[in-house]
Amino acid sequence: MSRWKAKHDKEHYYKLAKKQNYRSRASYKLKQLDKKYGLLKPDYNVVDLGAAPGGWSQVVAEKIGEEGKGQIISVDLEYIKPIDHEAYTGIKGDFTDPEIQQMVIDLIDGKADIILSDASPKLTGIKDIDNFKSYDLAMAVLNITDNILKKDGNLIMKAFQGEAYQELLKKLKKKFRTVKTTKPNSSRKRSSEMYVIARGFRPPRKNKKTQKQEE
Ligand SMILES: C[S@@+](CC[C@H](N)C(=O)[O-])C[C@H]1O[C@@H](n2cnc3c(N)ncnc32)[C@H](O)[C@@H]1O
Repeated sequence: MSRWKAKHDKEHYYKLAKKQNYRSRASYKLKQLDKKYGLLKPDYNVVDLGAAPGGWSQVVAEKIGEEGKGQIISVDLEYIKPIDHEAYTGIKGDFTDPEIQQMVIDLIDGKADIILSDASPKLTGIKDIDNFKSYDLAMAVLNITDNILKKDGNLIMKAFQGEAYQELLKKLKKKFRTVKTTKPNSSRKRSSEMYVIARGFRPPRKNKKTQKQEE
């Protein structure tokens, strides 16, 4: 793709977002993924990790919470301007922090039907460090999934095609029935980001000792 076409696409989604009152171009990525894979349902409990400024959460809010069912809990290190929807709760914090994870668990009162993660680490421009940071963040998302996602639930996450990308997919395939990767049209062709659609979560088996402690 030419540099001109890439710039044109970026501007196109930027203008569209302004016109349609979305907070970020990223909204169109989730819209396109949802259209292709049918991810969001009105009664879902949704957890949106790395949610600021809130473009994905806006798209979720359009689809869930009808008749008081369904919730969206959005977490980011940055403040997220609240979304005007009774099903919405925003948390400013680090989702790798166990206290923040516990807040999410308490809020959804059970488990999530779907976890979304568009989280990206702060990039340095140094390839090795950035690869490491991205993988580390992806691993944090997988750990949270173990605690928060329902059996048979789904995870949609951004992943960067670095050295550890195949390793990440391998780990996901152990946890989910199906794992697909895709790149929505609104994602810049030159960027290494991909989106993983992992469906049918298989929760880790608890060992007998942990199970007894919980009883
Ligand atoms: C590309 S933006 C998300 C855009 C969002 N999906 C939207 O539609 O507006 C990535 C976000 O990940 C957040 N992030 C990265 N690491 C995080 C962490 N450990 N905890 C919470 N948020 C994190 C960043 O603060 C940043 O706002």
